[in-house]
Amino acid sequence: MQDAAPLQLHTVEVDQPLAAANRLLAGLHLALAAAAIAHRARRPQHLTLAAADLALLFLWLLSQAPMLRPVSRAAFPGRLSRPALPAVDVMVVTADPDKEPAVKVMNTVLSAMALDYPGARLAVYLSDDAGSPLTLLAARKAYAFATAWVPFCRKYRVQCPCPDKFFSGNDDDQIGGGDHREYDELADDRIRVKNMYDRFKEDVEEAMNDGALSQIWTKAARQDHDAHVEIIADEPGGSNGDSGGFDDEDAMPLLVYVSREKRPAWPHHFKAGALNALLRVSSLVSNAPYVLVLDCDMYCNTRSSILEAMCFHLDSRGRHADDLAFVQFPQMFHNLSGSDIYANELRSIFSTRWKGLDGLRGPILSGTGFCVKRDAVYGAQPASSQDQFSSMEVGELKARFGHSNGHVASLRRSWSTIARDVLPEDATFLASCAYETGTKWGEEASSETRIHSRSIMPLPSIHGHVT
Ligand SMILES: O=c1ccn([C@@H]2O[C@H](COP(=O)(O)OP(=O)(O)O[C@H]3O[C@H](CO)[C@@H](O)[C@H](O)[C@H]3O)[C@@H](O)[C@H]2O)c(=O)[nH]1
Ligand SMILES: [Mn+2]
Repeated sequence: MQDAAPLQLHTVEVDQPLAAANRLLAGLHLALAAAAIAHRARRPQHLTLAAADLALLFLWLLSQAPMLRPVSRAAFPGRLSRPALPAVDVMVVTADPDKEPAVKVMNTVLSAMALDYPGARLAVYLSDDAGSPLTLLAARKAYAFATAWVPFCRKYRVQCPCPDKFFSGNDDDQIGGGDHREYDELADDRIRVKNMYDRFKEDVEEAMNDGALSQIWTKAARQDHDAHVEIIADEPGGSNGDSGGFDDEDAMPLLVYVSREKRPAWPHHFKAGALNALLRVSSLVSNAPYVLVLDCDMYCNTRSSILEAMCFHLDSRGRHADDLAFVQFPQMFHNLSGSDIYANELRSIFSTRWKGLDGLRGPILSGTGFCVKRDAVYGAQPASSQDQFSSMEVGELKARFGHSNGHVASLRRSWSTIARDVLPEDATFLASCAYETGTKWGEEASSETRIHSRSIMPLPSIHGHVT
């Protein structure tokens, strides 16, 4: 018997009225500008002005492509086969606990841990460029709270996985498709988990004001510290939850704290450097084929974010299947001034231009809120993925990716192996300043690499900024 055709996981439609309006406006602009230039060109004393107008018209023409074919997309996460979902590593980067308060950063971490995804296939990595003991402490406390928050979100199908947002909102808007008979139980559970969240917040805020912590962690130490990698567990030295096998839906997602080595004499390449270190460290631990990147002040505002991204990555129909490198979520911002006179909301980017680019070859990587194929970041050609590295000599792989045997093995092994609770020896070596020296990191493999594949932008408002 023939297999049934794969289900359609997403649709894409050209926004015809918007496209027609944009084209009409572009035609009008072009006609008027051409008339003005022709008028000036007829007068010798206006020739310089005509040349200037021509240059401006050329620049305007270059900016028109994203206006001509805006598209809208819809994803159908309910059609995904959950047992077949690939592993995903979420990477959250933070750099300064004074400017990026630990409670907010942990809300981002918690929102990622509570995403609707099989727990055993989800790992969250927190990069702390300041190497702050406060952030590490907050991460441990966040993990302890997550052991209540994550099951709560799963049980009641909470829509927004960010606890701060959830507890400040209205339950009716926040609980998705739940059984109303559960409401009494929900009310009790909500109070219990809310109390835990309040305690967690108080503890972290108390630590933020703790003079002893700021004494051991000076300004100089932020730029000059060893690498520290820690798999956060329930209790010091304990194992990180009982995953009970690769396919376990109910396992706790992994939480890994990474503070890469910093030395004043070594350029650290800011966020890109932090992401490169996370890519390497995560390759030893969970090595997921897909990576979701979040700035520390962003949270996922719906639990289905990764599932929605997977509707594009895994759709085997059409041309997306192999050559799609990343899915870029639009951003939404909170706490803006009423009139937003400085356009911080970036509406022209996320609501207009990225939609138009999506109708061409895809939007530009926006630095955060994107779900990318790990292979694409490593510089593998589309569709070749694992085979490409398996057939390469070890020496060649080391010249390109550095001298960690564990990392080189991760490039060649099947994606399905997850060593969840043991920190491999190489981890701190991979997070050291000198690791990239003499390798192709930053050229052919890195978060700064140009990715030679398509991208798409799915639904509006998947992620929000908390500022
Ligand atoms: O040395 C550094 C510097 C920054 N960061 C982190 O990188 C993120 C972005 O840095 P930030 O200073 O907040 O940059 P913004 O100007 O706010 O962010 C804009 O520029 C970034 C470019 O990387 C994009 O990711 C964002 O989407 C875009 O809003 C934050 O989580 C930082 O904690 C590090 O991890 N290490
Ligand atoms: Mn920012």
